[in-house]
Amino acid sequence: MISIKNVRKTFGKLTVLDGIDLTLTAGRSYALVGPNGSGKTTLIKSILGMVLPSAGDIYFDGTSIARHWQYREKIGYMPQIGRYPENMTIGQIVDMMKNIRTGAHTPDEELIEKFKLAGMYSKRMHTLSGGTRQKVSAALAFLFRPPVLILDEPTAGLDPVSVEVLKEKILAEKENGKLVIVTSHILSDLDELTTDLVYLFEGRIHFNDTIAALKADTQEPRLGRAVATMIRQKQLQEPVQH
Ligand SMILES: Nc1ncnc2c1ncn2[C@@H]1O[C@H](COP(=O)(O)OP(=O)(O)OP(=O)(O)O)[C@@H](O)[C@H]1O
Repeated sequence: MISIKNVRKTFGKLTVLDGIDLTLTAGRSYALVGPNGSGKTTLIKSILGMVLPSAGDIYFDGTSIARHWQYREKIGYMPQIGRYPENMTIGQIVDMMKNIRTGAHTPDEELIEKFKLAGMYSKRMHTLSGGTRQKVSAALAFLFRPPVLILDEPTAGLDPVSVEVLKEKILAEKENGKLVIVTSHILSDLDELTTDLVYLFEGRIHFNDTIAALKADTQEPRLGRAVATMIRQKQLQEPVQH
């Protein structure tokens, strides 16, 4: 469904993505993991067309995404930090999105209901707590029933009940056959949500296989420990600062 071919991205002298080859398939859910600054968000933004690769190509359903923007309608994106017109209210933003996206599907308002956002429709974005802003981002990502969900640190800043609500929603959509890509530093969450692990380190992919295979290889039943063992085996630790 999404095919990434030899993608490089440099910002000035800094190489952030260094020859990424990756195929992401519908019906699977991918944990995108790596240390801070390893290029996860840059890779996600490249898939979304928000960052232009310095070299390489990205294909969505077989068509290069360069200069073809239609594919974006098929992706629900929950950013790490949602940026919105700050003077608009939650209700205005939801309505604006519904007006822009007059697609065939009736909106999926499950998260709006479960996060009780309708009761806060008159609140302006700049007045919201970080967690409520995250809930708005999550609700918008799922609103148009997209076949692809890209979720950048989706549970960060959410209260424990809301974390469970969102995880249940992600799992339900995965069961519906959607392609889900999730970045998180909370590996126990990813253990529940994802089938595959892509491990980025210094802009390169160092592991790309099923989580079941990783657990079998490392003989660790928990994803956190399995990843730690894999990092040790591949010697991917950051150099110790003295
Ligand atoms: N627009 C930009 N201009 C310059 N450098 C950038 C830009 N965007 C990202 N970078 C740099 O690229 C590197 C990778 O950043 P990125 O946000 O992709 O990492 P990440 O793996 O998502 O990190 P984290 O786990 O902290 O979210 C970092 O060194 C970052 O400073």
